[in-house]
Parts: sequence; structure tokens; C-alpha cells
Amino acid sequence: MAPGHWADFQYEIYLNGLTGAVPRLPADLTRLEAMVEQRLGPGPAGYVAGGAGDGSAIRANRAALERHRIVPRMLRDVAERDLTTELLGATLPAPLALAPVGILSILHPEAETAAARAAAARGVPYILSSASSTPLEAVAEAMGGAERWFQLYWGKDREVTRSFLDRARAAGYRVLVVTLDTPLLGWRPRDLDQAYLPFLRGVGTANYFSDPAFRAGLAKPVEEDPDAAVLHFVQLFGDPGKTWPDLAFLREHWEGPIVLKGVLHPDDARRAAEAGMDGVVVSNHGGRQVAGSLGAADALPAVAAAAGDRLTVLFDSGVRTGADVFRALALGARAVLLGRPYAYGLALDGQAGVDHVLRSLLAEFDLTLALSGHATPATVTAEDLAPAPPGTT
Ligand SMILES: Cc1cc2nc3c(=O)[nH]c(=O)nc-3n(C[C@H](O)[C@H](O)[C@H](O)COP(=O)(O)O)c2cc1C
Ligand SMILES: CCCCC(=O)C(=O)O
Repeated sequence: MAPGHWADFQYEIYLNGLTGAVPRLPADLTRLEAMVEQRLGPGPAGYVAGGAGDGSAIRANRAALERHRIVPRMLRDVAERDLTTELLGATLPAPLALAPVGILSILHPEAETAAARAAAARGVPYILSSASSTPLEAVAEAMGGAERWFQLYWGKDREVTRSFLDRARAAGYRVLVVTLDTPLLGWRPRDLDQAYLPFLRGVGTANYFSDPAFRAGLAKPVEEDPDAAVLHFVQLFGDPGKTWPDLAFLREHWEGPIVLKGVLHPDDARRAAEAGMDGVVVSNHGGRQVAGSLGAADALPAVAAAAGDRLTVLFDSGVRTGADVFRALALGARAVLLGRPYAYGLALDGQAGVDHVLRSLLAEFDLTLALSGHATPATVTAEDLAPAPPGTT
């Protein structure tokens, strides 16, 4: 990252305005979802925007964040700011990574590769999903010298898991994010009502179909019987039979940091620490798994307290603005993962769209930080928040 502040993006936009150039995407990232609905058909837009059941967990995610109001402090010298953040042995330019979002080819032909390039150009880690539409080796190349994180769907076939870990290691991925909240796909009415499940057409299976261990489990090569290959994928991608002792296998086969994604209860954080894990992502999978579940931000303070200094605590589910990043840090996260907004940026303008989303979010965060009286994320605490008056959220 060049010297300067993320907030400089604001001046860049103003200066472009002198020549009549205005950005192609809005500065208010909450507008992107409606734009994607208009641009893409209801299938892909519904898949990304949709949630479990009645959508209550998506609403809970927003409510849990909005319930906290920022209390700005004055005259604290915020002229020079530094957003760099130490995270799991690396120095990041900001407390942010891009969340694993699978099957991005339903949104844009360049899919994960474009998202990875956009993130790498800003030094932000991109967490590649197991359910990527592009093989992990090709995405690793697109990441160049940036941090490489791989998200594992920890399925039923141990050989496939082992092979994914071997491939990820060989391709230079350093951090392993193991998603625990998706051993089964949640009940998602928008997809069910449209009978829209991209996986059934083979989207998001690139890592599997290119995997020697996966291919060894098929009666016929993928190319000869793609339907059977899809069925095999559907049967093995999740494993609802797993329990905490099973983590020993992953710990044994992955030398770098392991982060468990989808932790919402403090006891699960304690178990993660006992199992030798390095971090957790407090997340309800963007409200896509358990309708009626608590807003992820509501779980954050207790998980952070249970984690203490034994685990690095990350957060996602509902982050849409710079204020949300601030709130998550104040509630105990060290960094946040951005999910749907960058997928929308990709859908609307490819790599440039992801770049716009990243820079807008971080510019807004930088300004929020400064205008609230902080020169660095490290000084943000729960003291910077006040509860919203009852009935106002
Ligand atoms: C379309 C879509 C696909 C996703 N795919 C994955 C995935 O492959 N692996 C995973 O761990 N999480 C996946 N997630 C969850 C995200 O990593 C993240 O937890 C979620 O998007 C956060 O909620 P938010 O986007 O509303 O902020 C997906 C989310 C969406 C919207
Ligand atoms: C096979 C997993 C589906 C990707 C995912 O995590 C999601 O759609 O939420």
C-alpha cells in the first residue's frame, strides 16, 4: 500500500469529478444489492442475497450491529493514522480480509480470480472457498505475493481433505479457515422456490473435479459422467457426523494457522483453543444457515472474552459500512471479513468493482476511526459504543 491514508480515496473521487468523471459504483455500498437484483436474473441474485428460512438471521445481523452507536471523541490528534494490523503472523494493511464466497462464476466470468487480484492489489487477504469455480492453484497465481488463505469444506472423504490440504500447501496458502457451520445446506426458500442450485450444474466444483483423490472415488471420469460426479460432490462436501476430537486430524496435517469459522458460543471458542486452533471467525454464515439464530455481533463479546489471548477473533455477517468495521472491533474482533458486498462489486464491475468496494469500505472506516478520535484500530474498545435507545433500531 502506498503511503497515505485509505481516506485519500475520497479526494481521488472529488478530483476525478473536476473532469466530470464520477465512480461507476455508488459510495453507499448498501445500494449494491438492489443493483445486482436488477442486473442479474433472480436466480443468481437470490442465491447471493438470500438467507435461511424467513430471513430473520440476516435481519438479526444488521440489528445486532445497529444496536451499537459510536460515540466520537474530540481533540485526540488523528492527523497520522495507521491501520496496519498484525494478524496470525502477518502484517495486514487494514483489519480486513475478503470472506470465502463460493461459486462466484454465477456473478462474473472471471469469478474468484478477479476477486483475488483485486484483494492482492491492495494487500488484503482473499480467503479462497473450497467451493470455488476456479481451481485453487490458478487462484493462488492470481494472488501474486499477497497472503493466501484457503477455506476448507471439511467433507466426508478423508482422502479428499488430505489432498486439498496438500494442494493448498503446495500452492502457497498459509492460513486454513475451516468452516464448521455448513455440514448441511440450510433451508433457503429463495433457491428452493426457483429450484436454483448452481452446484447441480457443476458450478463451484472446480477444486473437486480437478482433485486426484476425488476423481479416484468416481466410477467413470468426470468428463464421461458429469452428473455422477456432481452427485458424488453433493454427497461428500459436508459431514454432519464430525465432532471436536476430529480436529486433531487437521491439526496434524496443517502446519500453519487454523481458524474455525462459524463459532457463536463461548464454549465452542474454548474448545477451539483446547484443540490447538489459532483463531475463530464469529459468524452465522451471513444468516444463510439457521433462521432464528442470533445476530453474529451479539455473540462477539462473549466469544472474545472466552478467547482471551489464546485465539485470534475475526468477525463476519452483516458488515456493510466502515461503521460496522469499527463496531466489530469495539465488540472484540481483531479484524473483519467482508462477504456479500464484494461479491456484488464483482457482479457489477468485475475486478474493478471489487476494488471499488474494498477502497470505499476502508476509506469510510479510516474516516470513521479518525472522526471518532482514533489514529489506529488498536485503541478502539467497547467504551467507544453506546446502546441505541430502545425502539430506535
Ligand atoms: C453467495 C455466498 C457464498 C458463500 N460461500 C461460502 C463458502 O464457500 N465458504 C464459506 O465458508 N462461507 C461462504 N459464505 C459465507 C461468507 O463467508 C460469510 O460468512 C458471509 O457472507 C457473511 O455475511 P455477509 O455477507 O452478510 O456479511 C458464502 C456467502 C455467500 C453470500
Ligand atoms: C457447498 C457450500 C455452499 C456455499 C456456501 O457456503 C453458501 O452458499 O453459503
